[in-house]
Amino acid sequence: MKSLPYFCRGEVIRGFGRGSKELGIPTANFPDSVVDNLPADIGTGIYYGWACVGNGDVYKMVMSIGWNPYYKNTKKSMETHVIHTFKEDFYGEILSVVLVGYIRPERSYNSLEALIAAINSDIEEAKVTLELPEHLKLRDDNFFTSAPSSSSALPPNTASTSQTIINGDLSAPLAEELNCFFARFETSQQHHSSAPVLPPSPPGSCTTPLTVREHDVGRVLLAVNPRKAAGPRRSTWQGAQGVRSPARPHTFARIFNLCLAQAVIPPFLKSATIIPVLKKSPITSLNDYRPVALTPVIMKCFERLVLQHIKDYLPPDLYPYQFTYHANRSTDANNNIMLSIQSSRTFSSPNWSLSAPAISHVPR
Ligand SMILES: Cc1cc2nc3c(=O)[nH]c(=O)nc-3n(C[C@H](O)[C@H](O)[C@H](O)COP(=O)(O)O)c2cc1C
Ligand SMILES: Nc1ncnc2c1ncn2[C@@H]1O[C@H](COP(=O)(O)OP(=O)(O)O)[C@@H](O)[C@H]1O
Repeated sequence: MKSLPYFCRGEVIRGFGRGSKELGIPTANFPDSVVDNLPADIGTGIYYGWACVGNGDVYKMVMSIGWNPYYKNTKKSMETHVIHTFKEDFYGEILSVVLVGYIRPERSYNSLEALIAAINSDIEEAKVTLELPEHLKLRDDNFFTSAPSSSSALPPNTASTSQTIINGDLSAPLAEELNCFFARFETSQQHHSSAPVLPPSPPGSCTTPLTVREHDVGRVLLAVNPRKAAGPRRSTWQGAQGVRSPARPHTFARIFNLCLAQAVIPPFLKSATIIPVLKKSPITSLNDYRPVALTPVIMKCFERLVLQHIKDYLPPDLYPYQFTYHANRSTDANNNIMLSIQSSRTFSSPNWSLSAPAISHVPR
């Protein structure tokens, strides 16, 4: 979708009143003029992004664009659920949004409960995905700081369109400018990409772009021992444990593939909880503790998937004393080898190969 991220704003109008009452998920509706202005490549479906009411704070949001097949609407709508609890309704206010990414197509569900579950899963996906650094940048975009607070601040003929005003200059359509700015690399991506240029891979190395499959993500999620200490983001992990819900592996596969495609790991996946584990007692100083970093379980699952990929590409004749990526190599085995090498050197052998018998028991 070359028009993403897509910036637009308009007055919040009334819909059918089902969002709050039937679904428990209020959705602010845009007027036709905003809906009709959507670029052709932003099709119907569910999107995530950022939203701001008037000139308030910017929050994560999910948006449904289309005909709500469950309700068989006859008119296309753009409905935004802002992921925040507001004290009161904001009909008549200006809602500014940036659509950042696409989640899924609209579907007609068999029950209201299934529709609600799908929307809640979209919300969870948006919450996590929007933490990616390049998405966080859009939250801080000038577009939001220049938001008019009410429809009366917009000229009469643009009150409900994606037009906007910068410093009173009505001819400056900031939203459009931003849309063009972010779409500027779309036509010739390979020559003008903003991504860093990587050196060519050495001959014989793996050049297949790494992606993870939903099925494998599901398998790894299921394999995690829930009794093992979890690092930060325990709640994300507990959410992921509902893997019986088919949306979970799908959601995490999407997030992992996004990270791999962009070579970015969002900071929230890299944070760790440091636990001091006693090395020896009695405790005389802090040095008697070993700091153990517990990374988020979701990150461990991701690492496991990438590790499997790396292993698939290792040559069969990998140097036997290389420990990383070798099965059955523990820290103890590593220490034994180091000690063996050290002792054979102490007995003044300049030849490292002499230490080989001492380490021949290391499993391959
Ligand atoms: C994230 C999200 C996902 C949605 N997915 C669907 C969907 O798959 N099928 C559907 O019929 N409606 C979907 N909707 C639209 C809701 O049915 C709609 O917001 C609800 O009918 C409230 O409409 P109202 O604001 O006009 O009262 C979705 C809405 C949101 C916010
Ligand atoms: N978090 C929120 N996201 C979207 N709208 C909200 C939110 N909290 C309150 N609202 C209010 O609820 C309205 C949407 O409620 P809803 O029941 O879907 O009615 P409607 O069909 O009129 O849009 C919005 O127009 C807004 O004024």
